[in-house]
Amino acid sequence: MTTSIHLDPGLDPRQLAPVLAQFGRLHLPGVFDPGSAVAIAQALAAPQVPWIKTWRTLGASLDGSLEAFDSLTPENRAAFDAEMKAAARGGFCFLFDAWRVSKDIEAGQRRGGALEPIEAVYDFLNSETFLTFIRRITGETREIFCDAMASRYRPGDFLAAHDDAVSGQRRLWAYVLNFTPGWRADWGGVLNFLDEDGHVAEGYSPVFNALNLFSIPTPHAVSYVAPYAPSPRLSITGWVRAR
Ligand SMILES: O=C(O)CCC(=O)C(=O)O
Ligand SMILES: [Fe+2]
Repeated sequence: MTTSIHLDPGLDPRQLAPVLAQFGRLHLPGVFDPGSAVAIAQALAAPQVPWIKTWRTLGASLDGSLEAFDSLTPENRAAFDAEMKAAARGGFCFLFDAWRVSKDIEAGQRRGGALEPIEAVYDFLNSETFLTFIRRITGETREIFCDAMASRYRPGDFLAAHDDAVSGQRRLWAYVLNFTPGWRADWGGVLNFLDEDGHVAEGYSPVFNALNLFSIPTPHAVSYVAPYAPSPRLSITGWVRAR
């Protein structure tokens, strides 16, 4: 079965474009039809998702086996946590689970089955329907495409302040699609936008079936997920890029 994804037909690019132009960001709840959103959420929660752990402490960004990370000895985990604690006080650090969907698909690997709805999101994000929607709300005229990564933030996961600009990547806009039912902002995992004075200018809670879109560069961070968050924060995220 293939998942057919549709944007909410009530979304009007003519209303959204001026908001995006004014603020450089947009939060759109109810972006997909409810049936697709539920199918995507179920896929993200499925045990088949090939999550890896991705992190950055003092040095380069690193990927590793999730099983290995989750079964570190208490001594090795304590050493990792101590390194993160020292690094995250001032540096750009992060810790979360990832599946680099577009990397796999572009390399010819489609997994299908329980994961098909997630791969269908990648296809939808690169369909004329979605790219035209993006062009209409952003005014972008260049040829664009979207990459995609599934992300999962569990208690203790976070993404420190950064602005998404990476030379050579031609990232124009960042997008985040959230698929955790019933998330509460006080569990953490909030996408915070930071102003020049270091304040949180605005925070987007990962509302189920919402699209967050913002221009690059924009300083932002995902707040630390609290130990008492009862479920993981599940998203599909990436960048609208110029070819
Ligand atoms: O998950 C989010 O809300 C934002 C993720 C993000 O900023 C990133 O992956 O660069
Ligand atoms: Fe980011």
